[in-house]
Amino acid sequence: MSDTLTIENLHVAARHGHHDHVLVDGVSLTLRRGRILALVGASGCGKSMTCSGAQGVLPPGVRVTQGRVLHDGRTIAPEQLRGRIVATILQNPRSAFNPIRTMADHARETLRAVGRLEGDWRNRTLEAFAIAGLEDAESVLPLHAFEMSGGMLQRAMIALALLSDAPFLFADEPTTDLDLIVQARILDLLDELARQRNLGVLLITHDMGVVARLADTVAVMENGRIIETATTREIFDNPQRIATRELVEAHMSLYPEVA
Ligand SMILES: Nc1ncnc2c1ncn2[C@@H]1O[C@H](COP(=O)(O)OP(=O)(O)OP(=O)(O)O)[C@@H](O)[C@H]1O
Repeated sequence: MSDTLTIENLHVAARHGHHDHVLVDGVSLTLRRGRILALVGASGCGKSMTCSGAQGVLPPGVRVTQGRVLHDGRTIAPEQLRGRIVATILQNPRSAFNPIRTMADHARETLRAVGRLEGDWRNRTLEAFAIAGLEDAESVLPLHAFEMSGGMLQRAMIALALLSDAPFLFADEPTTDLDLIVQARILDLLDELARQRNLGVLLITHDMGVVARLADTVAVMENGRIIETATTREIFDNPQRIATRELVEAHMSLYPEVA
C-alpha cells in the first residue's frame, strides 16, 4: 500500500434550488508514484470537479457529498493534502497568479504554505525555476505574471509545484492554452519530472495525443462516472466502451500516426 493516493467513491453535487445535481458520481482512482494516470472524457463529464473535489477546493454551491482520499491507505483531510501531498498545475496559468505579486512572492507563499520557508528559500526557488526550464531564473524572481509569456507562466507553476516537494501532482489541462511548440516542451518537462522525481501524476485532459505521449494508464469518464480503466496501449488498441472508442477514433482521424 505504500506510495499511493486513492480517491475513493467520490461524489460531488451542485445545489439547484431544492435538488442536488450530481456532477461526480462515485469516482474511485488510485495514483502510484512514478506513474502517470490520465483522466479523459468529453467536456463537462466531471474531470475537473473530480480533481477539485478530491482537494476540497470546489466552487461556491458545489460540494463533496460522499467519498474520501487516502494516502498510503490512511484517510487524509483535504487541507492536509493540498500542497503537501498533492501539488497542482492548472490550465490558464495567468489567472492562477496574483497579478500584483512577483514570482518571488509566489515562491515564498508556496513554501510558507507547506512549512518549508525556513533556510535558503531563494536558492531553492532558483533551483526549482531552473529545473522547470526558466532560463536566467534570477531575472524571473522580480517578474509579475503580466510580464511573462504563457509558457513561462506554466513553467513557473511547475516550479512552484516542485518547490512544495509533494509526491503527487494533479495537472488539469496543463497545456491547453499554449501554442503547439510550447505545449510539446511542457509535456516533455512533465514527463521528465514525473520519472526523475518519482511523482504520481493525475493528468486531466481531453487530448488523446497528450494521453498517448505521457500516460501509463487511462481512466475514461462519462457523465460523472469512470466507465473504463486500462493501460494506455489497451485504450488505444482495444477500447471497450463507446465513449472510449469515440475519443480514440476522433484522435486517430486527426493524427493517424500517433497510436
Ligand atoms: N460552479 C459550478 N456550479 C455548478 N455546476 C458546475 C460548476 N462548474 C461546472 N459545473 C458543471 O459540472 C459538470 C462537470 O464540469 P467539469 O468542469 O468537471 O467538466 P470537465 O470534464 O472538466 O470538462 P472540460 O473538459 O470542459 O474542462 C459540468 O456539467 C459543468 O457544467
